[in-house]
Amino acid sequence: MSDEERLMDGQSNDDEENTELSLRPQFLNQYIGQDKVKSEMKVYIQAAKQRDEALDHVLLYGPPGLGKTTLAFVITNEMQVHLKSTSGPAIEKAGDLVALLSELDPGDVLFIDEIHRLAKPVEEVLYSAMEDYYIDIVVGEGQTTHAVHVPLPPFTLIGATTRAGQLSAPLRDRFGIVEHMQYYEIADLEKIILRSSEVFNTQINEDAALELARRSRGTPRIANRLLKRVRDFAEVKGENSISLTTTQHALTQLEVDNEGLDQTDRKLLATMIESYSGGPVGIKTLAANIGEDTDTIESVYEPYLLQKGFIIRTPRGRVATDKAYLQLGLPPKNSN
Ligand SMILES: Nc1ncnc2c1ncn2[C@@H]1O[C@H](COP(=O)(O)OP(=O)(O)OP(=O)(O)O)[C@@H](O)[C@H]1O
Ligand SMILES: [Mg+2]
Repeated sequence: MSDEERLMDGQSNDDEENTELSLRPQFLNQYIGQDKVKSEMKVYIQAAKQRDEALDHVLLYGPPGLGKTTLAFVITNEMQVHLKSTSGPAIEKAGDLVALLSELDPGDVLFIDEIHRLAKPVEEVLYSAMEDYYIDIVVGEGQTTHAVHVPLPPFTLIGATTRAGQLSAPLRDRFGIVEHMQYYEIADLEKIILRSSEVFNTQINEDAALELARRSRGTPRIANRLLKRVRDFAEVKGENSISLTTTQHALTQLEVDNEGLDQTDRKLLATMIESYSGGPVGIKTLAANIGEDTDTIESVYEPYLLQKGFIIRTPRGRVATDKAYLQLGLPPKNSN
């Protein structure tokens, strides 16, 4: 995968982890956008605090880079508890889960990122832990095998996933609170960009911030990433404050178009149009054609193209809309 592709895929890279710490809002009132999620969480948090109970388990799902991890930390701060963080693939066996859970104080949060990737035996142990705060595990081998009943402190599981559809029904049903993270409004992205530029100690003109917001694919992580690249261009030019012209120039260099589509988005649309006359075409066929895996297309690329109306889903596959033809500078064929 080239750098340009990675620039827009919303997934984080190691390089970003450090700056993300300072960019991350700490409390709900600093968390920009996602108004529905925020106002619901505010109520649940306040109610749990008033009852002096652990917050119900929370499932956060949506495309990468929309602030799921950030929100898990914000919820923890608002509840005034501690957070222990892990990920689905990191928990190899039931014993690992027991170790994690037994370190928690009452009310603490266990955050499991990529929760759709939990091993089945681990997931099954999680059921009783979530529902009744205990775990039964089998220890020893052969003759000495015996079951141990481990009571747990009341805790909150926060699970995050880009693939809610891959969660089993029994696991999904054990989350009392399920929140779907949405792509951000341009105005919210603009606020995020202005806030981040303060953190970076950089000035950006208002029209430049708006342009960046428009082209950030509705995703804060991408907004922050593009801001850093645009800042490089501005610094090399010797600008005190990032200008609109520099922003446009930088984004053109980075092959991010006026709708925030990147090379992969455009390749996907072009393949649908040029090789399958606009569709319908199946997701697997598309994936094979552009050399991406089906999962990435479904969780990273497609949601944005659907939301922006470049493609639609039909029972027979994906279809490119007139808007897609126009975006690629082609005469529209459909009448949809
Ligand atoms: N509401 C927000 N306000 C300000 N900044 C935000 C907001 N949401 C996310 N960010 C910023 O966007 C970046 C990505 O957020 P985060 O890591 O929480 O996304 P994520 O949904 O967990 O992504 P992934 O699915 O890849 O784990 C962070 O740098 C964070 O500071
Ligand atoms: Mg995350």
